[in-house]
Amino acid sequence: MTSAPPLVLESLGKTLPNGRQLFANLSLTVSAGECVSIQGESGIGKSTLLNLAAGLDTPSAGMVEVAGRKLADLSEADLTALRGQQIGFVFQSFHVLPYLTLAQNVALPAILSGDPRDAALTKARTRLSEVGLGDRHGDYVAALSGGELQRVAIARALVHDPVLILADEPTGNLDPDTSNEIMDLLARTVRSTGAAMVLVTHSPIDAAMADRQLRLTASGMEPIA
Ligand SMILES: Nc1ncnc2c1ncn2[C@@H]1O[C@H](COP(=O)(O)OP(=O)(O)OP(=O)(O)O)[C@@H](O)[C@H]1O
Repeated sequence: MTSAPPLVLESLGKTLPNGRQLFANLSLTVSAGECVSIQGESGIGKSTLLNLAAGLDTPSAGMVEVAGRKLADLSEADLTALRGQQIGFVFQSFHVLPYLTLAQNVALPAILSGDPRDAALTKARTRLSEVGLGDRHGDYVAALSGGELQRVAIARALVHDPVLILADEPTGNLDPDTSNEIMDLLARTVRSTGAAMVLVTHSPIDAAMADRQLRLTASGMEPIA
């Protein structure tokens, strides 16, 4: 365990190859156990911000620190290891692997971050129980609904006990009732682990579940009252 905040963005800037500046001088600290939602119009740079936080894209200025490690100081291998161990991803288009069982799908990040296979599968079954799919761990994904797939995505994002969850439109493809159920589950499950979460969403209802609501605009990040 580290006492450093799970995520620190300091004076972050991103200018696209065509010269368009997505944001500049953007600073944000997300504390352990805190959920921060980010709204903002389409194309403003929300997904880019998550990619920068994960070290999947590089900033034009400023600094990203995850769990006390400055991403710019890390080699590609260290960055991959840090991402694998400390970050969990929940995306709208979650690609579960059809030839693996639910437990095997969920166990993957734990196996990739170094857990022995049996220990990873045990953790995966525990996480699947937490999201209400405990009795389905041996199933394949073919028969799952969109909501069930997102439950698998949540279990998989948390299986390796990351300190930071990055969620990009996690309810984007779901009907309103299922969206509420999945958001509630995501918020509860993440809180129970003590991880921090950055949630990018177009839904004000989803955003309201966060401890802190922010909006990304062309002039920066502003709190939503
Ligand atoms: N590496 C890149 N090279 C060129 N353009 C990029 C790159 N990364 C992002 N962009 C552009 O930056 C803009 C912001 O994209 P981004 O996906 O971050 O927006 P967003 O706020 O998440 O939008 P949406 O809500 O529609 O998902 C887009 O115009 C996108 O095409």
